[in-house]
Amino acid sequence: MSLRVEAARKGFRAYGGAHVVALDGIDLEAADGELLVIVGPSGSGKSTLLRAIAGLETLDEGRVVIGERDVTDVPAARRDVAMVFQEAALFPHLGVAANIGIGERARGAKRRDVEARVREVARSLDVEHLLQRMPGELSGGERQRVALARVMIRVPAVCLLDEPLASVDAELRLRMRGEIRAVQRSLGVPMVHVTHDQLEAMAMGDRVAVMDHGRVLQCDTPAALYEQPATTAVARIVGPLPMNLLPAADGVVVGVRPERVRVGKDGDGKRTGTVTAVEPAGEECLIRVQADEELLVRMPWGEVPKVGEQVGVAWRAEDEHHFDAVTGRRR
Ligand SMILES: Nc1ncnc2c1ncn2[C@@H]1O[C@H](COP(=O)(O)OP(=O)(O)OP(=O)(O)O)[C@@H](O)[C@H]1O
Repeated sequence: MSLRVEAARKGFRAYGGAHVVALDGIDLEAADGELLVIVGPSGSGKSTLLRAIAGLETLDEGRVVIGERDVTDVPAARRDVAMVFQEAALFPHLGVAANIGIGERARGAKRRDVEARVREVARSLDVEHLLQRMPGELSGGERQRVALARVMIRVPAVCLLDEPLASVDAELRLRMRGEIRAVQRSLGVPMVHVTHDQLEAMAMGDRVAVMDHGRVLQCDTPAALYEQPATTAVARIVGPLPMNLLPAADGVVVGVRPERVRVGKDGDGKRTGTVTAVEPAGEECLIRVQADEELLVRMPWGEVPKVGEQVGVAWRAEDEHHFDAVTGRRR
């Protein structure tokens, strides 16, 4: 069943009386089996959107539609939406197996069927060896996987994840991304995953919606977001590094990705400047070059100039993005 959010608006009356617009007219759709990732800076409205889909927040305007059913006024418990939060909330007095199976048991499934299903989903999320433990005996990442297993034990109409990997270390994160993808494919339901880690968004999403200030700036495939960012804001948010944005003539801002800038000897290039910083970044190096504006460049270690050196910076014409200096929109 597909998920649609139409013209969703939500404001909050904050402490002291100020009005905060959390959702400012959101239109989004996630198809069956699609993983839609929502990415955006802190306070952009990601959690509010997820909570509105789940029914934990009422919309001021707009609709939430699951399949053909308008669920805007349906309470959370009757929406058939499964949600995993940032902090996995497990029942502390129940063992891991019981935590995973509790929903199925509550729905009246037979004990034996539930046990088999618990083992199956625990195996796919690599928590089978933890089934006899209590939640207090688990690490943060293990707790998170148990919480995922609890959601994924049945097939909900929609599955929502709110930064479920936030407290997980880098290596496990990488593995869990793959596991979430695999389980999600097998469930075949729309999944909406919120993160502020745009690399994770690009790695996991079939499509990625970039949010800022309660709006969706662009919603597209990871490749399209990288190659054709619709605005300067998207160009800064999406990609391994923020895009360099350089004011040019005729009200144009030229964008060029740090990984596409080449550095040569003085005079060799579109601009010349002085190297102001060299920062190691794993296999590669980030350098800052002060030309008319500061440029960020990612380059291999072997070719790195020294701080204070004069260099030329250049890029291919096809790696240039053009934006309107006033509206920030792609030209
Ligand atoms: N209950 C509330 N009362 C008042 N303002 C709220 C409430 N919940 C959210 N907001 C405000 O709405 C805006 C959107 O918040 P939201 O939590 O959806 O952002 P977010 O993108 O999920 O942020 P983060 O990445 O930090 O979790 C923020 O300005 C926030 O301060």
